[in-house]
Amino acid sequence: MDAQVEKERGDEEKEGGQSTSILSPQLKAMIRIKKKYLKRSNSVRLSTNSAVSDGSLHPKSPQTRKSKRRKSRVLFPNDALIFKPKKERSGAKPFLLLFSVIVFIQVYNAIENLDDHVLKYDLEGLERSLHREVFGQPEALEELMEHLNDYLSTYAHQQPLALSLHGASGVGKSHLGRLLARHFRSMVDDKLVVHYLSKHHCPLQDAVQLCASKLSQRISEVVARAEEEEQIPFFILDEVELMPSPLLDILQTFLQSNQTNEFLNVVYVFLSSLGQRVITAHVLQNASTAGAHKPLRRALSLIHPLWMEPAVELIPLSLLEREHVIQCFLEEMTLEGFFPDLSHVERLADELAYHTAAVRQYAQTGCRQVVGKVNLL
Ligand SMILES: Nc1ncnc2c1ncn2[C@@H]1O[C@H](COP(=O)(O)OP(=O)(O)OP(=O)(O)O)[C@@H](O)[C@H]1O
Repeated sequence: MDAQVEKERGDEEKEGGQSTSILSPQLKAMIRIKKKYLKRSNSVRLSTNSAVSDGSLHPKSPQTRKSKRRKSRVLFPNDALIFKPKKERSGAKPFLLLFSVIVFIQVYNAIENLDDHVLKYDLEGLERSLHREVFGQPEALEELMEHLNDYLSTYAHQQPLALSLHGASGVGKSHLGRLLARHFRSMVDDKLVVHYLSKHHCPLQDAVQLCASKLSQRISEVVARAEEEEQIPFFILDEVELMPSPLLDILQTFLQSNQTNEFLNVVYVFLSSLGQRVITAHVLQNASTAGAHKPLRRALSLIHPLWMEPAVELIPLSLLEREHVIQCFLEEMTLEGFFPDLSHVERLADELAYHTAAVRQYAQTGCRQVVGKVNLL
């Protein structure tokens, strides 16, 4: 150690040469300390670099320190026996998987079937044409389509569907019946769509029993045929207000849910002016048919128990406003080859009688007189 100090002193004297005498002892001490420090740090750097280059040491960055701390796994020597706990295989797992696959396929099939049925009857096409050709009845059409969509999306049913449409004269009941018959005839076998008009099919009041048994026979035959063809038959019965009680009795028996299967897969559409007073009063007060169902059912139940059957869905048709009558005139004039002059049509519409409620005008006979008036032009 002393020899080292002596050596350093010698060095200083060599370096300083003549200046030795000039430097103060404190300054000399500082120079000595600095040199010593530089020497040490050089030797540390050299040894670190050599360790890094031969792979025995990595430079310690904060990251390596961090990752080292994280790896706290216990390493066993290679020849040690480690008994890990055995993984238990559940026997229920494959069954659960199989079950899930079966459920998925079933649900997928059911959805496909629903789509198939709805496509088969082209209910979207029907809805489009009804909205295009029937004026002023958006609520009724919406209800009608909802019931048809629900019912026709499956083939197995607990009861038949009976849609009973009611409304005042000239609001489009027969018009709607014709459109429905035309649509379903183009979708299913023509013979499975029966369009029954009371005045035409049962004109004589004294032959009511005969009419009733004929109607019953016709329904049974068509239903049996539909069952063979795996299709749903449609019975559209117009002018139900003219049907004598025995015919309504027959219809009621076909609406029961305790019948054989084929009689449950049937759609009936009843069109009548029964209950029109209730609907007219409701529309004049509420400007809508919404909420008219309850008073309508009450009124109909007094006429015949048929309308108390759970299978029967009531659909009230609204009164037509003046603007809808104008649409009827324009349509009819175009059909008859007349130029649909709006001022002329307005004059024709003025000739009709109206109910007035708030700012609305409802035609008392709907579009009933339109054809007659256009024919006089
Ligand atoms: N809402 C409507 N949209 C388009 N046309 C209509 C509408 N209502 C009636 N019409 C037309 O008016 C005429 C008479 O209508 P429709 O025979 O359907 O009335 P209705 O409700 O059956 O009346 P009624 O109870 O007196 O027999 C038909 O030519 C029909 O095309």
